[in-house]
Amino acid sequence: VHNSMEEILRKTVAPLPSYEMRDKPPPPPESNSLEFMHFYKSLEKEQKLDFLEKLSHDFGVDHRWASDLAAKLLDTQGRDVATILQVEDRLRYSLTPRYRQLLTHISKVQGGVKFLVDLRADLIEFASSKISDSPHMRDLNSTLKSLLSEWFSVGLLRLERITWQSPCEILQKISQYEAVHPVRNWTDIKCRVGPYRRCYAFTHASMPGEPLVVLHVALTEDIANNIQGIVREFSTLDADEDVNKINAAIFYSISSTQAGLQGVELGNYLIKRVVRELQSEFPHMAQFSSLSPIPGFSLWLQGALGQHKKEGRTIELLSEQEWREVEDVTGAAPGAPALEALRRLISTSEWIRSDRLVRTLEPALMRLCTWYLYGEKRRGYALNPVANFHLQNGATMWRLNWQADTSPRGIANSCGIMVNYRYFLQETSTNSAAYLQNKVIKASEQVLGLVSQFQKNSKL
Ligand SMILES: CC(C)(COP(=O)(O)OP(=O)(O)O)[C@@H](O)C(=O)NCCC(N)=O
Repeated sequence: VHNSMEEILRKTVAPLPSYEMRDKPPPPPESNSLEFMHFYKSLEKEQKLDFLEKLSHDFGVDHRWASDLAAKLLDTQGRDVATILQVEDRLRYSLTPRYRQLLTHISKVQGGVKFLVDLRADLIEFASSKISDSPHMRDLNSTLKSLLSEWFSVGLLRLERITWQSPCEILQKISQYEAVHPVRNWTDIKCRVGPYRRCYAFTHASMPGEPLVVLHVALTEDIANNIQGIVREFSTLDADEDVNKINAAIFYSISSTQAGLQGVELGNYLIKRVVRELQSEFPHMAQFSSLSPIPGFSLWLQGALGQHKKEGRTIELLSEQEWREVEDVTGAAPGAPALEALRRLISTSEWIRSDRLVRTLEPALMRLCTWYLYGEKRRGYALNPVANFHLQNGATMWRLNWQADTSPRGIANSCGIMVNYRYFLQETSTNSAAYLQNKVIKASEQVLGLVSQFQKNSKL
């Protein structure tokens, strides 16, 4: 296979035309692209890795050529600006990886864009599983990502509303792709596209019938604080919508379907596009918010409890009073490890069945969950991926909701707590810039209050 890999690459990855010929390259036979695609699809996963490493390493930038031109550019400093621009343009051209043309040619053949989206999904998989982190592969990934970002820019995407009248194959795909609140049966999906609901997707002409990212919206009187009322409510199945009952749009699920389009920010664009769509349908609508899960909170809490036990700093997580109440309710003998009792309760979700425990734990868990969302960071950004996504979009961390998701999954993942990331339309661009550049999280009074309560506790 190896020599045929070399053969295929030499044959299908045409050399970069000379600078003079750069705008008039003879188009290679379409068969080159088709042969490349066919060959790649025929490879096993590990052969694909090998093939892409060869492609990225041997058919990338001609480093020698680029460095010669960089030296030449240094020599022209002080010359007239026209000469400098000329040499800069030559240098810019010399930094074009040889394989870039192949990618643009492939995008022009039938199914070529989808092929490249899936190829990037392979690159992302290889990079994330640390199988290969060669700089050449990173270069190939970023070249491909920048091409995909151009081809999938908002202006070229089509907004589709999915309704009960949409083709079965689309409804079936929407059901399959739903990653946040799984669709169990036809009644479920009928509810999600029925009255007081909207379901939108972006599609692209190069991938017909394929929803690229899907957003589910609930139309409510005010900002929802509970998910069961949205995904388990069937009373509205055949009702007509009463506009007077619609003041808010709740984004309760969003999923991108193409791994290869990661980083192209389709979800952010879809939310903003849907807001505009809803404003034109409901001109009086002024409240736009997510109702988001908090995946990872329970795990983080277990870790924090374990950590504090080791360092004997349990007081920071619960106040004296709260620990005493936990001891009372769990029957843990005074001084005995109430912390162990609490850890077991959290990991088995048993506490949810005892009203007394629910009441006892509410202030502590709400405070800890707020700190997990607002205070826990990764490289300065919110540790929780859903928080990071909405904060990048410029949303405000607006309200935590107790007992918002009482499903077993909701209790196990985040002790039943959910959060509203609110989109104040005039503020999103400012908030987004502040977050991305200075890692500042825009939060409401409720959130900041809970954060300062947590911080007071940990200063004890
Ligand atoms: C949340 C999503 C839709 C964001 O996608 P997108 O806007 O394209 O961001 P990115 O992948 O371009 O960084 C995506 O990360 C996703 O599908 N996540 C899994 C489901 C979820 N909602 O957490």
